Amino acid sequence: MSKRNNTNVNVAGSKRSAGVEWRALRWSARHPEMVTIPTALAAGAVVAPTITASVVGGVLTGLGVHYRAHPDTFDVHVAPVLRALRRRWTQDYVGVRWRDLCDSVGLDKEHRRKGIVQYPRVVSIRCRSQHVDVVHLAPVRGQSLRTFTERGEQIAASLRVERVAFEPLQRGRIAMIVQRSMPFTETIPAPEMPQDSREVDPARLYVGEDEFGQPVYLSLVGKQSFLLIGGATGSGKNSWVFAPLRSLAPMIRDGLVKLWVIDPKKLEFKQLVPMLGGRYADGTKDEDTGDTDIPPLMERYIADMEDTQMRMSRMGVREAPISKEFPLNLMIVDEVASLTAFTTSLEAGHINAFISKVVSMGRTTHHAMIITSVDPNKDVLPFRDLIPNKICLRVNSATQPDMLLGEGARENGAIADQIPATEEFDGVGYLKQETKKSARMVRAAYTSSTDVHELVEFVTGRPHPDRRLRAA
Ligand SMILES: Nc1ncnc2c1ncn2[C@@H]1O[C@H](COP(=O)(O)OP(=O)(O)OP(=O)(O)O)[C@@H](O)[C@H]1O
Repeated sequence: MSKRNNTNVNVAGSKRSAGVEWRALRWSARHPEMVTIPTALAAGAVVAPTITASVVGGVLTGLGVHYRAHPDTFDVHVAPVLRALRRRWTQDYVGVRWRDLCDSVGLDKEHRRKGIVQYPRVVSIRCRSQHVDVVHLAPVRGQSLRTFTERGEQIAASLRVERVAFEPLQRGRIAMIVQRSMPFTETIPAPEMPQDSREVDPARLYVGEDEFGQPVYLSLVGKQSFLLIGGATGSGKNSWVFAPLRSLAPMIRDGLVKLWVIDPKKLEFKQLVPMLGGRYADGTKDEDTGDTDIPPLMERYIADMEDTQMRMSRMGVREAPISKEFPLNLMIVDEVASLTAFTTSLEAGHINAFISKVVSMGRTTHHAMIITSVDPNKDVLPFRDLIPNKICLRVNSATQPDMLLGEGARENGAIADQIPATEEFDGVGYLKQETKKSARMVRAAYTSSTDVHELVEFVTGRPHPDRRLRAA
């Protein structure tokens, strides 16, 4: 029996499917641009060829000028639309090619009664960058999310892409996220340290690159003063913490930025101790009370914040520029989930209350925070929704990108659970900034131990003790 092709037709009722004219009408209603633009061009070419040629020429020239003159806005606003049109109508997702792909991986479904073959329908495509396509699909009746996830590897092989992931949408639809290629092929060197504090803008600290090859900047002032970094062990969380510190180096040296560090793992952040002026706690126990040094450091930080508030209110100011009198107090809380193990006098609730208090009150007094966590669950990070900027590095489950970056992040391409646990992907993740609509794929500049020692030496003006030890 010869089979007729159809894409996701209604299966109820008659043995016949809708007539070709109705199918054409339905297709036109779904893709009005594919009807109106060619029709207008054809009609224009017949009725007023000169005007039509001028309009087409004007549009192409305009695009060319935009492409050359404003690469940043072109790449973000125009290129994704053109790329999506190209992929939709000339490449992988166009009629016969899409059906061939579905046939080859078993996504076709035969409708016995009508004698037709049905395929999942491509509803829309977004191509934010050249590396990722987000394809919304309407599955054939009877196909579930599992039907697609089970064929992920085959689909990726057929499309010749790195990987494919799926995410359920409303009304039974499915988002197919296609990672075509990896934007980051090399390690990004550690940020240069500016020599002078006047060269540093704490609202624009260089930390790495994004999937468009553009520099990524983070702010640690005002509403943007808080950053949450989530990722599995070894995913590269530390480089996201060290990068802004190098960008802030002269301000730290000049007393305009004070660092506070809670380091329960007692590893990488210990290297910063010579430049912290005692604002460091790693869970060391007090011999008399048995309490660790972490709660007292939190209390000192809160006291500093409240003291700043008092001074500002006495001066009658609601805002004060960063200065030696009103420095930026940046607290780093490494691996927040493990802190409960170190607090005999403070329960987990107190740690969360501490962080929530700083996040809600710290912005006017320049009390900022960078928090890292391997576990993005709400019971570990109940304050996560209060934090404006979040980074999700490699994680272990498909539910975690949304937990960290907000609902809908994964269906928009943030497939952090699919980032391979290999060296080429260390420090790679998705950044969601409050000021941006969706998460971008990013990679941190890599700050090695040598770069950290260089930072400490720059700030203190003395050789780093670890280097002296190694030299001895
Ligand atoms: N931005 C980066 N670019 C290249 N490689 C990196 C980057 N960041 C980290 N790495 C590599 O990944 C390794 C693990 O990084 P890191 O210690 O920051 O991970 P982590 O997530 O903090 O792990 P843990 O939770 O165990 O502390 C580093 O030793 C380094 O080799």
